[in-house]
Amino acid sequence: MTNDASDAAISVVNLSVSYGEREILHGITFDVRRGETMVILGGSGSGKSTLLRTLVGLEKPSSGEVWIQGVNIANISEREMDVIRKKMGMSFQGSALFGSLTVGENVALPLREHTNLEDSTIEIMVRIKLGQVGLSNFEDYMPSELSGGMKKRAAVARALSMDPEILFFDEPSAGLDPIIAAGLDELIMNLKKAYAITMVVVTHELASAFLIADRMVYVDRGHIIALGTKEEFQASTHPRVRQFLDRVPEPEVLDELDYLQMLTGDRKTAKD
Ligand SMILES: Nc1ncnc2c1ncn2[C@@H]1O[C@H](COP(=O)(O)OP(=O)(O)OP(=O)(O)O)[C@@H](O)[C@H]1O
Repeated sequence: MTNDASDAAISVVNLSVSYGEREILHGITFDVRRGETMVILGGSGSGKSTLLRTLVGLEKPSSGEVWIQGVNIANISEREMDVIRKKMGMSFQGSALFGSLTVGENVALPLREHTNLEDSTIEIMVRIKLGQVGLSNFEDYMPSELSGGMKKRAAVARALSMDPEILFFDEPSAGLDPIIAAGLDELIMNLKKAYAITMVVVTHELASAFLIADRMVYVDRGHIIALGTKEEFQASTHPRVRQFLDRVPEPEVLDELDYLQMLTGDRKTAKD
């Protein structure tokens, strides 16, 4: 089945997904337009990763439709899914680099697996992709020689290797310190500006979401409770969304005494 009339890169219609008997996503519907960056927000365990995994065909819906570039992937075969996957780039938490391959070989892997390109062409493409993520001249490094932020960039280069039409990120800056994480946000923004790729990004990081998103969707216990632009989100009156937006940062604890005083209520906080 195809649905080419739509200007949506992704169209999710009444999607439910279960693990065994347990339903995680309960009939959700939304579109991702071509060229937009859609950020998926939500609390821990709300179903964000399950949604992302379903969009890339790693989980099968129990009901509903998932249209990717005009094809409903809900019930297609693995072979048909492989064709669609070639149009997708994925940078997932689990999709670490292969430690036994150089950075360049990691980026070349999808090209070697899915194309018949000459080695010399692949070499050039790898260099271009590494340049795009700010890792020129790192092709001969082993992943273990890279910092956490550089590893993530290399994984993005690999996700870009097949010139995807849609790029999926699961928690792109998880585990990185704030400065390195900001660098990754900047990379996402640059890719967006340079290539107008459709992007779907799952994140916990509010600041990052507000920086990179064109629109955001908030998943709460398997339901979408808010969907819209940053401004629309900011104006949301839904209590769960407000709680998420207004959450107070963890208090800064300087030393043991500070911590003890905080527990006993003797410590002055910014609100006092
Ligand atoms: N493979 C699986 N088998 C069974 N249950 C699962 C599986 N993966 C996730 N779950 C459960 O589904 C629910 C949603 O998980 P999911 O990882 O999609 O949430 P999330 O919003 O991405 O959470 P987090 O932000 O903590 O990663 C959780 O209760 C989780 O325990």
